[in-house]
Amino acid sequence: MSPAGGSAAGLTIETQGLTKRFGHQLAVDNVDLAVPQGAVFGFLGPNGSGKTTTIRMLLGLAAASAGTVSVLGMPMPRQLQEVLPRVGALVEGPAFYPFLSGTANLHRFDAASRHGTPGTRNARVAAALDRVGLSHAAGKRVHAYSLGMKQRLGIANALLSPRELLVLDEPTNGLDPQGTREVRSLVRSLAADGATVFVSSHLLAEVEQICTHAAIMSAGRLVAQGPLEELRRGGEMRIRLLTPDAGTACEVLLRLGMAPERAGVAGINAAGLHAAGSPGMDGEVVTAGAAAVARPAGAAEIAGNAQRVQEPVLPHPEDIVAALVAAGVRVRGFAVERESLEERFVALTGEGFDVAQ
Ligand SMILES: Nc1ncnc2c1ncn2[C@@H]1O[C@H](COP(=O)(O)OP(=O)(O)OP(=O)(O)O)[C@@H](O)[C@H]1O
Repeated sequence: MSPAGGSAAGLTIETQGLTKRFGHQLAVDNVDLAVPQGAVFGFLGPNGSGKTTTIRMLLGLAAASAGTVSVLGMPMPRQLQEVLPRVGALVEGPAFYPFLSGTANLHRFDAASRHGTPGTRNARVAAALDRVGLSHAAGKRVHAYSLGMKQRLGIANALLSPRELLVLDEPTNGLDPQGTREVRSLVRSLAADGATVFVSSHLLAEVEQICTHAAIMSAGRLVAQGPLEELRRGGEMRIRLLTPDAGTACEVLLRLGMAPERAGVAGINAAGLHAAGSPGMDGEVVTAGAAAVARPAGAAEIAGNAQRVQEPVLPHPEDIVAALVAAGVRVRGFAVERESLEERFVALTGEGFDVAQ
């Protein structure tokens, strides 16, 4: 039997070959998403990479050109009527009436929903406002709300009835640092209540702060997905070497099966490697990544066309240094580094991420 609210595989959202074309443009290209039940799933990608279009297809707001969508174990949009009452969504922000209070706005939304029982509306609206920390401003007109408060009111609207899945499209977009903090902490607490949260963002730092899992979109394609820890571990290991014998060093590193690159002249001071200028300590910086091989089957979270998480294989650092010294390379500085999540994402998407907090 399937677990409540998910597929047999414990997935709250599952897509296969999901594709959306606008004319000749492939906005979403053969995407296989796998969102585990209970995850806070960050849907990460630069602007225009296809996040909103994917979300619209998940919610039945746009028709797919090809592929399948399953939400809470049910096919979408075929079972839209059963699925939507169990899903709270914040997509493109609901339009509030500015001269009505927060309470009055939620009353209108609740009344418009076919699923809200009128007799319990007052209690439902009050509970939703309380849940997002807006009880104190419940009677205030929305035009006097800050952006963060409006965003929280949008989330309250998504919470008018108990939800198993929350889908939030860029919930902190346009918010000031205080509003951003408020919304992030709200997202965390919603997940702590047991809902699966699917949240899109173009901010890597945001996803790192609130998410347990992430998927990365680039130009309509899903380029990686999995638990954040696995995505982090997938970062390539590399060494950084300072030596005046860069040519010989590169030959040695190549013989060890590594891929050396000469990264310029540098020196060492108290702060570590930096611009050249310390007599006797200058040299050239050589970096070298390890040859990457696929993990053993089952060890990594793999889904469909997502790029396989790579397990880097680096020779032992002491063996690298020994080989260098044996070949007469003067080793003036040596470090082992792991590619950061940000570098990895940039490598996967070919684009920089906005790293603002
Ligand atoms: N209705 C539409 N008609 C034509 N093209 C569209 C339409 N909606 C989206 N697109 C295009 O599809 C691509 C993906 O857009 P989408 O809004 O899904 O990206 P996104 O990752 O959500 O970006 P953003 O963070 O800027 O919203 C873009 O090139 C966009 O211009």
